[in-house]
Order: sequence, then C-alpha cells, then structure tokens
Amino acid sequence: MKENKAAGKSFSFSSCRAVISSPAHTVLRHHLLLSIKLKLSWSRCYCQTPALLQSINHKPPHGHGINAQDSQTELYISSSSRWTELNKRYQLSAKHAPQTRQKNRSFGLKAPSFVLLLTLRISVSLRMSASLWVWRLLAVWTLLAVSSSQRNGLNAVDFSQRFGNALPSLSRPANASQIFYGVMFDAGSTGTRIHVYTFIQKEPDGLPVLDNEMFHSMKPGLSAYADIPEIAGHTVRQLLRVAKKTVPPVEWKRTPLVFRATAGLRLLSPAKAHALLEEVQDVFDESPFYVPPDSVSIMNGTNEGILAWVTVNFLTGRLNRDTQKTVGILDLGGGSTQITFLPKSKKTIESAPADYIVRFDMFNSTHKLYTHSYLGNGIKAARLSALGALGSDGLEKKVFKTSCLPKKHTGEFSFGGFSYHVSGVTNGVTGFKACYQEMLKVVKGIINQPHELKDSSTFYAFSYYFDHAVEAGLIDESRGGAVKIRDFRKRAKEVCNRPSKRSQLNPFLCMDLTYIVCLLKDGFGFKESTVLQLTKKVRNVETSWALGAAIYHFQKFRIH
Ligand SMILES: O=c1ccn([C@@H]2O[C@H](COP(=O)(O)OP(=O)(O)O)[C@@H](O)[C@H]2O)c(=O)[nH]1
Repeated sequence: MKENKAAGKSFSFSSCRAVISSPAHTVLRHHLLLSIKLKLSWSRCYCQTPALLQSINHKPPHGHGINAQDSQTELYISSSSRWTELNKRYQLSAKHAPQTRQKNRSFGLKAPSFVLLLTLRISVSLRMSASLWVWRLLAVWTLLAVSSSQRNGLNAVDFSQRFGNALPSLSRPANASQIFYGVMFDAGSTGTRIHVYTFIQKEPDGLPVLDNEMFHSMKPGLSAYADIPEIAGHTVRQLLRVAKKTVPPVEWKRTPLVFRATAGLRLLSPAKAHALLEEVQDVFDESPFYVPPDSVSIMNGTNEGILAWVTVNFLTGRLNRDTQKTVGILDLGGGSTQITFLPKSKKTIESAPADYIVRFDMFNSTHKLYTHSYLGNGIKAARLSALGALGSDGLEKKVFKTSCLPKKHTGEFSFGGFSYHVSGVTNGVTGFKACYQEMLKVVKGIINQPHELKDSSTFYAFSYYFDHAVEAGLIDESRGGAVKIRDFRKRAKEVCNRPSKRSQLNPFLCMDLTYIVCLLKDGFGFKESTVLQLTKKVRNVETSWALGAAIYHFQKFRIH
C-alpha cells in the first residue's frame, strides 16, 4: 500500500495556482504545437496509411467488439437515474484527489485556454491589438480556471486507496453504494484492446466486486506502426472513446488509465518501441482521465504469465480459497506464449530454471508459481521461424515455402508491419507428418518441460488456442469447452492431409493446428490425454492478463 499513498497525494490549491499563473505565451505555444502536431498526424495518416482507415473500420474478429452484452452495459450505465445516483454518492473531499501529472491537462485548464486561443484568433482576424485582447481574456480565463479547478477537485477521490482487496464476484447488487472504474490497454502483437472495468465498493472498508467489463479491440498491433508512431496515438485515441462512453464524465478525473504492451513491442528496437510509447503517453496526457505514474510501459513476460493466471483464478473464484486448487493457464499470442501454474511437485521446482519459479504475495498469501513467457513462440512468430523468414530482408522478392500449406497455394500474410509471400511445396512432401517436423524446429530445445505435466492437471487455455479450436470446429465459439490434446492432433491431421473447404478458407489452419499440437506435446511435454479448458470469457470477462494487471496495478501485490 506504500505506492498507493504516493499515488493518492492530495490535490492542493497551490497546484491549481501553478496552472493559473502559467504565462499566457506557454499556453499559446502549447496549443499551437498541439494543433500543428494534430494537423501533421492527420495529413500523414491520410497520405501514408490508408491501412489505418481500414483498421478503424475493421470488423473485430468473432467474439470481439461491442457485442450484445456491451450494449446492455451502455444502457445500464447511461441511465440518467444512475448518473444522479453516482453524483450523490461521491461527496468526498478534495484532499483525496489523485495526483495528476504536471503534463496532464485538466478539464479546468482546457476550456479557458481554448477561449483565450479563440479570442486571439478573432483579434488577429479583426486586426485588433492582440495584447489588449490577451490581457482582457487572460482575466476571464483565470476566473474560469479557478472555478473549474475547484469544481473538479470537489468530486475527486483516491481510487487506489479504496480498491483494497478484490474478490472474485461478478454480481450486480441492487443497492450498490459506490462504483468506480479502471481502464487497461493491452497492446498485443496482433491488436490493441481496451478493457474498461467497473467495480462496486459496497462498504467503505469492504471488498469491491467486479461488476462489468467493456471490451473493444483494433487491428493490427501497434508494432505495425513502428515507422509511423503517430498512428499508434490515433489507435489509442479511438479506443479511449469506449472509456468515455462507459465511464460517466464525473468519474473521468479519478479513473486511472494504464497501458501495457507485450510481445509486439518487445520484438522492436528500443528506439522504435519508445517512440510508440511516447505517442501513447501524449494521448493519455491529453485525456481527461487520471494518468498514474508509470501508466505506459512494456510489460515483462513473467508478469504477463502471472497476471493471466491471476485473471483466470480470480474469475473462477479460486484465488481466495485453497490455493492448491488453482488452475494453470496457457496463453498463445501472436509473438509470445505463456505457461503458468502452481507446482504440486517438488521436482518441478527443483528441475526448473531458477527464473521460472516466481513468488508473489496477494490477498495475504504468498504464491510460488512456475511461469515463463517464450518470446518468438507466439503462433505468428512461429510461422515465421518455421518458414525461415525471421529477420529476413528483401521480402518483396522472396517466397517462403512450407509443407504445411496446400501444394498449389500461393499467398501472403502480415505480421508486425511486414508482409511475407508464401507458397506450398509443389514437388515435395506435404501433410501433417512433414509439417510437424517443420514445427518441431521451433520448439525443440527451446521449451522447458516441467516435470509434473506428465501427470494430469487442469489448464485453462485461451487466445489463439481458443480461436483455432473454434476455427477447426473443435468447440463452439460462444460456449468454449474441454478439448484433449489428442483431439487437436486428430483434427490437425485431418486438416493437413485432407484439404477441405475449411483449409481453403484459412490455408494456414494446418500449420497453426500442427504448431499447437507440437508446442503442447513436444514443447511443454503434456500427455495426449490432458484436457484443456478452452475459454474466451469467464462470466463475460475476457480471459487475458488485463484483469490481473488491473488488480495488480490497483492492489499492488508483490511479484518477487
Ligand atoms: O483480451 C484479449 C486479448 C487477446 N486476446 C487474444 O489473444 C491473441 C493475440 O494475442 P496478442 O496479439 O496479444 O499476442 P502477444 O502480443 O501476447 O504475443 C488473439 O487470439 C486474441 O484474440 C483475446 O482473446 N482477448
């Protein structure tokens, strides 16, 4: 809770005065720079990247986007009685307001400085004395700034202090006494997503309840904009609209925004990743939400694995009970893959590489987990590895061949902002066996085999494990389900050896299913009889590291 105290520093009148007393030219310069930057970004965006427009209008893949459940949420949140109720509830004093970064422009500053800028423009166009107008309007602006800063201060409360312990409950109580929100951005290698979580605090010192999640995603991932970072900012700005729609304006100033990037940015050069993060930080700083310190960063793989484990065990109600009953998780992204579980056998702990065993404290207990993130073993990165296309240049002229594609197939696929030409092997062997040998190169000697996975254990698998099981017809998209690794193998064999309509729709299905089987069996060392619980959502909340990260961020449990 130490960090929480720091984050919840009081909002003082002196910070308000500092804003007001900033010289007029600083405000002006700020606005001019901003408008120039915006114009530049927009023109570059239109001229250079028609793909952006596509990505904005992109229809999210199955199960994504604002679905029926999301629209219900909007209705629920925007009912006017609810808003009045919310307003009444927050009768808290200004001293609880979260500290806002100096760079972060508050609503109190925005409107008056806009008036000032507008007036200056009018005065120039009317050929009036600009300095006279500046001084007149500065007075008006100062008055407005004082009143709006004070107004904002009155409604603010310290979010982090009130998060306390979170319980895995998703009920929507009729007499909810406090509602608060948290916004988590997941910048993955294949897409960027926003999760807006609504929590209810029934009693001041009681345990909050996760009430709802609003989710939206945009493709491609930000790493595709490594050379045009302005567009990363635009993507985040688009997604922020979901937060603005979901969180009532009265709550914006105390609702934290957190952004975490995964494999896509980890695989970029530090300079390119930094430029993208800077764009995101700028968008956050412009936003009316609370921007805590360290709100924009690349998350490390260990945390990614642990936080997905926290999400699943939290949502399935296992975190606050006997920790021996937790379930393991398997996450398969585009760039990386994660495995996390609570080891039962000593041998697993003793034989694992030292950095695969991680301890962390949460809800007054210490957990010792086996966790690892394999960068380059996500399903799209694995395609590149198997094709021998990783790090290759002169891509326009090259065609990468594989026995995993139908013999006569020629096509291309994109990942991380690059396009790769691919084809089947016209004169060679194709099919499951040959394909398996290609995929084996991507996992053999790379993936550690935890000792106890040879016994039966319960694992939840999501992300591309889920998506491909749906595509292969192994599970129903809306219900998910239990699938044996043997079932994945059988279906991979069918798809690879007997090309059908399904493989015509997605020529990579053979390769991707074969990789999944290879990763699970020859990578992690699971038995064919192991049952995986394939899940997209638990109680209507996305199964990903994002909820765990929200809890981690606000709860501040320790990973060591
Ligand atoms: O809230 C989320 C976040 C991700 N995904 C899935 O996760 C996979 C992609 O992972 P990502 O692009 O984040 O890859 P990474 O960067 O982790 O390698 C895709 O199947 C997504 O549909 C999901 O289902 N829900």
